[in-house]
Amino acid sequence: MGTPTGNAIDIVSLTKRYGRTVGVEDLGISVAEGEVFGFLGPNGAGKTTTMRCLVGLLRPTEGSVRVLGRDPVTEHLSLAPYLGYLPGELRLYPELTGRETLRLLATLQGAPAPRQEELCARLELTGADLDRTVREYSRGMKQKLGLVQALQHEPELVVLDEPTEGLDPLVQETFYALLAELGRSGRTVLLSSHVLPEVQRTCRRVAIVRAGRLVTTATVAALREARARKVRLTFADGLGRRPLGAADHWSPDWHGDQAVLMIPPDRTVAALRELLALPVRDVTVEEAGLDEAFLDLYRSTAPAQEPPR
Ligand SMILES: Nc1ncnc2c1ncn2[C@@H]1O[C@H](COP(=O)(O)OP(=O)(O)OP(=O)(O)O)[C@@H](O)[C@H]1O
Repeated sequence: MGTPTGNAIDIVSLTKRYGRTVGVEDLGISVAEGEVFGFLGPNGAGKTTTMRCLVGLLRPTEGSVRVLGRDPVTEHLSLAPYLGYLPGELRLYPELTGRETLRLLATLQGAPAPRQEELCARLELTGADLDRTVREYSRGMKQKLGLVQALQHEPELVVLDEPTEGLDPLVQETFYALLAELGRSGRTVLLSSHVLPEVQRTCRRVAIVRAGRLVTTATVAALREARARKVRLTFADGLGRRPLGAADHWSPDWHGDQAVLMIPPDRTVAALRELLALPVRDVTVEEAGLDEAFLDLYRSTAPAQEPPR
């Protein structure tokens, strides 16, 4: 379904308030068709609120949301066949069997469910499981059912709110494979998560929100590159802690003859030039991990600038 902007999602100045509580404020995010896009932020940041606006379950207080070129609230029915949604808290009818649940949700999606059987098999929901009532399901089984319904009708856009919650590691691997296939087949995916390696592995670009506001939108690679370098120097003269000249500005952490410094990327080369004039026996330079990058963004109080791409 080609859209005029080429974007599957266009969120412009979105504000959603719940009475006096702010869910999100002045949020702007665009996701291109065919992107697998990560949505990150601490608890209460506004991820679920945004996703519920995208699937038409919440009406924006201000601003606009377009999904596959349509308004998800007023064009909900015509959008349903093209949209897959896994809510963070899946509410199912406990008295229905798994099979009846999938059938009901396919009816609401207004589309055939050509992938239902294959997805159940891959996520290890057996025929016997599908004949049991949802009341008897474990948390992981409910989550698998949620994933099957979100993907069973081959939607153009899939919105997944913390999709791996409750899944065991083997099923998580199957989920990652499914996600990679969706990306290769040109589908668009918006995925919220607290699991940073999950995002690093599956998404090229991410948006980070905090307290209802956008902190940054960036590629995973740029977030990493913008982070400090971890420089580890080993001296061999048994002197231990010593002055490091200008590099003392980076507050070295000393362990015997070893100093560890976190240096911003644009200062690393100059700092190394000076440091390597000292009697250094060994040096290693590492990129700070993505998890360190995210923790930093989570913690900092001022909204960060978009790092260079
Ligand atoms: N139905 C509601 N009524 C009132 N306030 C709400 C409601 N839903 C969410 N909020 C508030 O909106 C803010 C954003 O919540 P939201 O659930 O969107 O965050 P989130 O990023 O999905 O968090 P989490 O990672 O914990 O799931 C929070 O302050 C929350 O308390």
